[in-house]
Amino acid sequence: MNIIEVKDVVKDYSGHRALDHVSLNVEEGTIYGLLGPNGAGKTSLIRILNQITRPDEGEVLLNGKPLAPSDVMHMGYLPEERGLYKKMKVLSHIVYLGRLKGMSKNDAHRAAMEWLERMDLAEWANKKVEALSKGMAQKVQFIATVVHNPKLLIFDEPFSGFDPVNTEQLKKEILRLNDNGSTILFSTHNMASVEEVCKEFTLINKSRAVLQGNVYDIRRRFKKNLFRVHVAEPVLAPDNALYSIVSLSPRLQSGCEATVKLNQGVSTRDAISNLNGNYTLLGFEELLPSMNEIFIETVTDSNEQR
Ligand SMILES: Nc1ncnc2c1ncn2[C@@H]1O[C@H](COP(=O)(O)OP(=O)(O)OP(=O)(O)O)[C@@H](O)[C@H]1O
Repeated sequence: MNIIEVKDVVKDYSGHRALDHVSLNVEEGTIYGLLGPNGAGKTSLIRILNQITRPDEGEVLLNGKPLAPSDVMHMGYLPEERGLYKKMKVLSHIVYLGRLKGMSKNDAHRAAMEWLERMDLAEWANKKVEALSKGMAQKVQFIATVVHNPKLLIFDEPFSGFDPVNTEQLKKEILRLNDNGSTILFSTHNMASVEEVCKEFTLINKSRAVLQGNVYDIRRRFKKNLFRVHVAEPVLAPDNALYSIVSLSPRLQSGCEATVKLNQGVSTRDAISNLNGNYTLLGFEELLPSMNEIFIETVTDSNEQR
């Protein structure tokens, strides 16, 4: 069942069409990525989902029904522009925002403390927000978004401003929230995170949805027939009837490792059996394109077509 259905949505801002007949479905229980270059329209869509603005055309359904004001109580929204009250203490701030989402004081306090501990911020609970570093403040805002344990979480650029260690921590928490039953939709420029955590995605370019579907299926659809081959022998024969060598791994301790492109019509089975006949084959692995490569290829193609 779809928790969100975006149907043919159009959003205009004084002469600029930010969303041009965009449709997408987010299945309940999934992690969904919203991708696109700067200015593509991601935040415009997220703001419609959060009822900060309305579509000019089309509609958005939540659990099969048109969005209603009370729905925001069951959502958690991390906006792109972060904002906390600097003079408030960290714990009081999270409790205050949890209470606004209908939590009792005790529940909000307990959940806030659990989260602060999990995010390594417990010792900051009674410090003022203004004393936090930028990354710590971002973590606090993340906690404030999830503290009421909403069924639907919408994050706009959740990884922006985080160092690699905190990015990993955040990814882990997003996966844990999803395991515990929350559906998650987030916009990001971090393509590695899309490969690691998203099941499905929509790529928006210049206000239109230009690519959408399952991450793994789309990576397979864009595959270029590239394989990594590792043999024990010091050299691999250059281009032949089976493959052409795309690149060789430099300074390998033992053997030879190369990225090869199989020739048209050559099956994986043929390639493996031929390599096995001529070499001590240590490794043979298909290389799927990264989401980064797919993003660049799709955006470039779509810009050329318009
Ligand atoms: N309130 C507004 N008034 C006028 N134009 C707007 C408004 N909000 C967004 N836009 C315009 O709509 C377009 C889409 O903006 P949006 O913020 O949705 O993009 P985005 O995909 O989230 O970009 P980024 O990755 O840079 O955050 C941009 O050209 C932006 O300038």
